[in-house]
Amino acid sequence: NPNYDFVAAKYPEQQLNELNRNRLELVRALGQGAFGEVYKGYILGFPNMEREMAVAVKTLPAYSTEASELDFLMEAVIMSKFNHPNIVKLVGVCFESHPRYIVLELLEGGDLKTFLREMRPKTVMGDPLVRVSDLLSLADDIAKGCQHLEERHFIHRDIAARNCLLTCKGKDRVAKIADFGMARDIYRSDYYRKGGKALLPIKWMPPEAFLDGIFTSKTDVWSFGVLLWEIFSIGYMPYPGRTNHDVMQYVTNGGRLEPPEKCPKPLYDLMCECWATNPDSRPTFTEILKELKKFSQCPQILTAELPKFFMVPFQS
Ligand SMILES: CN1CCN(c2ccc(C(=O)Nc3n[nH]c4c3C=[N+](C(=O)[C@H](O)c3ccccc3)C4)cc2)CC1
Repeated sequence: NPNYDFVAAKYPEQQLNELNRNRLELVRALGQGAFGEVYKGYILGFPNMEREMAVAVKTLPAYSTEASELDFLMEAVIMSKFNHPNIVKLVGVCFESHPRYIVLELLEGGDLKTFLREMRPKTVMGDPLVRVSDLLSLADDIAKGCQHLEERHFIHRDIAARNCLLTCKGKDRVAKIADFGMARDIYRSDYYRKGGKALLPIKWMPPEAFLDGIFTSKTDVWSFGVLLWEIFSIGYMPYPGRTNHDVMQYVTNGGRLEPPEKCPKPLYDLMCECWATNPDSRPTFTEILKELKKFSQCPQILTAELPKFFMVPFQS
């Protein structure tokens, strides 16, 4: 395929691991990806030598445009650059025939935003399903992934709970950065082709980004602050009830997100540091990790009570 050869030639060091599609078995859909479907699948091992490996397979519909083909390819190239426990790994690709596949590490817990909303304490009685220590652990995981991107001078541009996945829902869950679609679009420098401002994650962006198009690792720090707010609000939409346009005006005039209900003050103070108007005043991810580590050793924070959400009795 000329495009593939063209791009592969341009990125020789990124030679993608082409998998034998006959050893790939798609089992069921996991969710609707931005391109096609995302499936759970297995890479079949050699006959009775090794167990098959569970994977997630992103598919590119065969009828895709040239541009979508290149977008899909670029996403694989970007993900192939990273090898970190808090960034979803690329296993390989099937690009030499249709439908094209990107084969990724399988995370069975689903996305972080859905998890948070599902974990809201359902009743007043009984233990809450998540504790402050659980929330701090999720924040720590994503901060580690972001620190790796920062070290690699890679700007993600869309750090948000919706773009993170969990290995499982249980106590040993690990959160990982799993979607690089925004960085890919800018790399291909035609997110305007995709509908420009309308598609920008305004509520996760700092003023210098949505006003002047300036993006640095301090952009990701601001977004991480909003992700922290998503985690400690247990899955609220930021700036509830406000439109993107309102938020641009509000934030430009110095407005910021309110503290989530019962959020420990030191956590809200850290969020506010991430939202400093001057990008250089925002902490690095190394500094953020140091703060989070301190919080995880502070009994007063760990024992802080989380909001109790009341469930309206089901109207049968
Ligand atoms: C009761 N619940 C219902 C939901 N359920 C799920 C729902 C979705 C998934 C899922 O998509 N897992 C994925 N593993 N690896 C990748 C995935 C997606 N990827 C992608 O690249 C996707 O584009 C992506 C990226 C970021 C966020 C979402 C989707 C790579 C797993 C379990 C658990 C049980």
